[in-house]
Amino acid sequence: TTPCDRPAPPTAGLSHGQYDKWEIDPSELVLLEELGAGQFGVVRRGKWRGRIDTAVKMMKEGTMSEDDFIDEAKVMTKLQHQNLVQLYGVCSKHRPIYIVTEYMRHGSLFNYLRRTSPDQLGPAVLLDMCIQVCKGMAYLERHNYIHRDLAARNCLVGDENVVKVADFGLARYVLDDQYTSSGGTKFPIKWAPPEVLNYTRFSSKSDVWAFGVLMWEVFTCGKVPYGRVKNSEVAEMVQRGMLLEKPKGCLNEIYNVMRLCWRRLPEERPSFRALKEELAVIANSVL
Ligand SMILES: CS(=O)(=O)c1ccc(C(=O)Nc2cccc(-c3cn4ccnc4c(Nc4ccc(C(=O)N5CCOCC5)cc4)n3)c2)cc1
Repeated sequence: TTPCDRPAPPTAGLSHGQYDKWEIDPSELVLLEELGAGQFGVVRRGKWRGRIDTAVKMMKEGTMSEDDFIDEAKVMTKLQHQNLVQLYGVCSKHRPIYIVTEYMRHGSLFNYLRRTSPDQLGPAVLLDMCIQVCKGMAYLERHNYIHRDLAARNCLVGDENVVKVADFGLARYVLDDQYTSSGGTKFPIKWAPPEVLNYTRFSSKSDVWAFGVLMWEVFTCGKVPYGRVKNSEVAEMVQRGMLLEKPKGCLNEIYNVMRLCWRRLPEERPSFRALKEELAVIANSVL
């Protein structure tokens, strides 16, 4: 502290202005068309500082534990990889708070797979999409960061079939216990391994299980896993060791990788690092 008889140095207090690094000044954000609505409320496209395309999640009040999330945002802005949707920052000085991320022009991978004609999505393209998701997840694994809701709906597509993982770690801040508890109607049962169904024990190896289901979503061009079977039934089947069938036209080598991800014991599943190597070998040899 500056002794009271000496004026403060001229730079005091200017280093951050009134905004921390991960805090975005809403006056620098112009909100544009609505992109859709998610778990938390409306998502709109935005222009930041006049030129940067962004997606802005406007968090409906009461849907998320905001203070905990704002704390975590500092960490999330540091997670940077070409296959992760970059968190630019948050507007947390007003309500609802805004989560501002890089913009992905083609929307969710799930919708993209269902909307794009199969001849544009040959096996080489589908495998490359899985490899991109795997690279993003291997980066999170290296940083001991668990996604908790990896699925094609939570991956986004940019130009030239670029695919990035979105909303990593966000599930921890959802307040709706229909979503957070494994008995809830909105819990992603069809992407959950036995240890999550029974003990909600999340790990990078439970993300690997979900990645196997995401691979199945990709190679079926956006089918819903287990079709119209009810969540409670699926939990039963998964406990009994029943697995998703090989997608039509999917190479055995690729289906075998999905089955590695669905090993009952988490420690028997490969890491994302190992999966990345395995998928690269398949991409170079059979395709
Ligand atoms: C796992 S979780 O934490 O419960 C959770 C997961 C997801 C969400 C959530 O809000 N998701 C959500 C909902 C809507 C849009 C987003 C969303 C988020 N994004 C982040 C970066 N880019 C996007 C984006 N881009 C889109 C979306 C749709 C279109 C579109 O209209 N198209 C039609 C014409 O062809 C091109 C595509 C275009 C770009 N949409 C994200 C909220 C919470």
